[in-house]
Amino acid sequence: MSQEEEDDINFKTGSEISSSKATYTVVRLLGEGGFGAVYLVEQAKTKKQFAMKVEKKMDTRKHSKLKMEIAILKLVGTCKHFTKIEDRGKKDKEGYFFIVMQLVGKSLSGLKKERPNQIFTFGTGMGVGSQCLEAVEELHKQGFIHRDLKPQNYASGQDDERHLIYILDFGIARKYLNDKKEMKTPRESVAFKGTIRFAPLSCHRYTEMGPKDDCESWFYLLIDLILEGGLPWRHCKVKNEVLKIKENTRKDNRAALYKGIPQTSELNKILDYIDSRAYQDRIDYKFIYKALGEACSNAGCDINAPYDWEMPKEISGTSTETAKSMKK
Ligand SMILES: Nc1ncnc2c1ncn2[C@@H]1O[C@H](COP(=O)(O)OP(=O)(O)OP(=O)(O)O)[C@@H](O)[C@H]1O
Repeated sequence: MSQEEEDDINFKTGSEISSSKATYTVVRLLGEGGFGAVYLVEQAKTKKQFAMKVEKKMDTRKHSKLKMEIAILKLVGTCKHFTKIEDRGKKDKEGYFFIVMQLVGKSLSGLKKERPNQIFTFGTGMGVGSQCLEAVEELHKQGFIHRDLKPQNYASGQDDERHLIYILDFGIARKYLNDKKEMKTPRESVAFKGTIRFAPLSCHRYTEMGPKDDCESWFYLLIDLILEGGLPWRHCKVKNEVLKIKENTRKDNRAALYKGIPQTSELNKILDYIDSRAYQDRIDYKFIYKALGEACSNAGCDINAPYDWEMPKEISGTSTETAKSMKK
């Protein structure tokens, strides 16, 4: 076992962690990432629950994921698709630091797994996809790209916020605008970052990524929400093979992307638009929202209808037809 693994942060239920402002009790682990973990915690005084993201301090690491997370959450301020920071702290002696943030509900990937055939209805897919893009648009406005958009990195809100989608995890986000708000000069070669399944073509080709590449990953995510069986390259783990399949869907095999999806012409329009953009190009987000709305109305769905997980089980578990009849 390496020293790093031995030093893993591992809080047991009931552990107490204090900042200068408050004390938090660990309820349970929510998830573990490469550099730390996320815990469900309860503020001792108020009994309010939060998510605490903890990162080990490591001298060998150039970039702290948590610092990037804090920088971005501060920048976006009160934008509705981003979690609010409640508190933060560091423990020099124990070698970790943490942020306490607003608790959100299940991730899109978790919500999807609970569905029949593990996909959302078309209307929910388009509505959720639209909110996912709003979050990305806001991030781009602040001069950052996300570089790891996938259903695991979005979640619904809790309780009366179940219709609201939050974007999570800015660990590998990157500034693409300089201080004068101009596009940075693209680097000649770039390391692969992110998740193979949702990576844009530029990432596979080791070239610089810009806003349009986030949009490409977002498009794969959109399709993944509604395509029975998932994306055509889902079983392939080899980067170059996945690149070939993705390239093929731009040529002869476009149909593989849409198998069984009721309305494809607007989706096609969106993909063509994203593919027509280059690294430095601005994105016309309105064009994409409009196409999502049209896809929905052409399929007889209401983009603003309650999402699958907001419906009583007996309704949400049935076919697209039922979801259509819920229109209005
Ligand atoms: N604010 C939050 N409220 C509830 N759950 C959260 C919150 N933030 C993150 N999580 C959950 O914790 C888990 C890990 O989160 P996240 O992806 O942000 O961490 P990470 O350490 O950066 O992971 P990775 O390195 O795998 O990308 C996920 O399951 C996510 O849904």
